[in-house]
Amino acid sequence: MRPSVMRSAAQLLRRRNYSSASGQQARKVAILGAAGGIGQPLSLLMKLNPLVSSLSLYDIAATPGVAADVSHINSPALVKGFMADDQLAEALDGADLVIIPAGVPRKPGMTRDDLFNINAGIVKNLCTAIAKYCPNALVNMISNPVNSTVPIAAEVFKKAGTYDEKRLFGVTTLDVVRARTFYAGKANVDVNTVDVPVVGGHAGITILPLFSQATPSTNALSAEEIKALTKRTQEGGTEVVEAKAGKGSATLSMAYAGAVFGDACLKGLNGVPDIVECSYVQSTVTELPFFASKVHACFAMCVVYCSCYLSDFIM
Ligand SMILES: NC(=O)C1=CN([C@@H]2O[C@H](COP(=O)(O)OP(=O)(O)OC[C@H]3O[C@@H](n4cnc5c(N)ncnc54)[C@H](O)[C@@H]3O)[C@@H](O)[C@H]2O)C=CC1
Ligand SMILES: O=C([O-])CC(=O)C(=O)O
Repeated sequence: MRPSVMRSAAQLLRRRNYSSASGQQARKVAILGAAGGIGQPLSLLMKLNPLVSSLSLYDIAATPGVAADVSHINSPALVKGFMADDQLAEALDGADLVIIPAGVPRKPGMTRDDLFNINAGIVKNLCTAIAKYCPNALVNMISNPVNSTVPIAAEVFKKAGTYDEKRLFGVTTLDVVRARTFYAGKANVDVNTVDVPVVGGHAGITILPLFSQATPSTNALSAEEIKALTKRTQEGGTEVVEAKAGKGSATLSMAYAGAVFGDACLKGLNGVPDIVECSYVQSTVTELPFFASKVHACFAMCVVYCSCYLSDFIM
């Protein structure tokens, strides 16, 4: 074979195998609820993530079509779709990261708590399977009400004997995404430079954007304007639910936020330093057992195996 042909084949292989090209290990990611309003664009975004080598798409409906569609994108992640209950084991087997947007969304007039009865059961069943088939995976919980689905997941994992509080995350990134966007617009600063920590929970007044800690800081905003920004961030979900007028809640911005948080988890797993995201996690920051705070992705070495996880409140 001509040397130039061999060189280009090696380059192609290196591009396909991100781990050998960059020193980063590529990972298996499973998305449960992959055919839904969030699941589909989230699957697309995770397919584009170079840290994903294998993308497992699971839903109780329509997954083959979504998987076939996403699989045609010319990025390295290998895509497989799973639908029936008996395919959940294979979907989860060996997953490093499981992202859960499975469940029903709100309609106008509902609170996130109104979703509890249906989504609690869905989350319970999916987490029971996670405990069985990929007990060491990081779990990103998107399904609402996050303030309740995360504690439910924790209880399921405790019962199964697999609970590790450093591996369970309620995804509150959309609150941060909104706070950044609204702040940048009001303060007239470049949104790419903005960060706003959002702590507390993921429902109404439990969403606490800390505009006092926003960067870049600005004196240009009045107390009244900060109050209005806070209210808009807290009611961002409802703003979308009402605008969609019965056709669901935030999907595209949530898929973006889920992809940002998923990427942070994959970077954390690969030991990338200085990765910080807000997330709803088990907490000792307040008297509440779970509380969204800044969470630091750190690399922890174990005697038996190497692992790393998001941990350490740095609020
Ligand atoms: N954490 C956050 O910031 C946000 C959370 N959400 C929540 O995300 C959830 C999903 O929202 P959408 O994607 O808009 O809903 P959707 O109804 O469009 O999609 C949900 C998907 O879950 C699937 N599903 C239902 N039961 C399942 C099971 N047992 N196993 C696997 N898949 C199952 C459905 O077939 C459907 O494809 C809702 O609970 C919503 O409230 C939505 C926006 C933001
Ligand atoms: O408001 C909802 O029901 C969906 C959600 O959590 C959000 O958009 O923040």
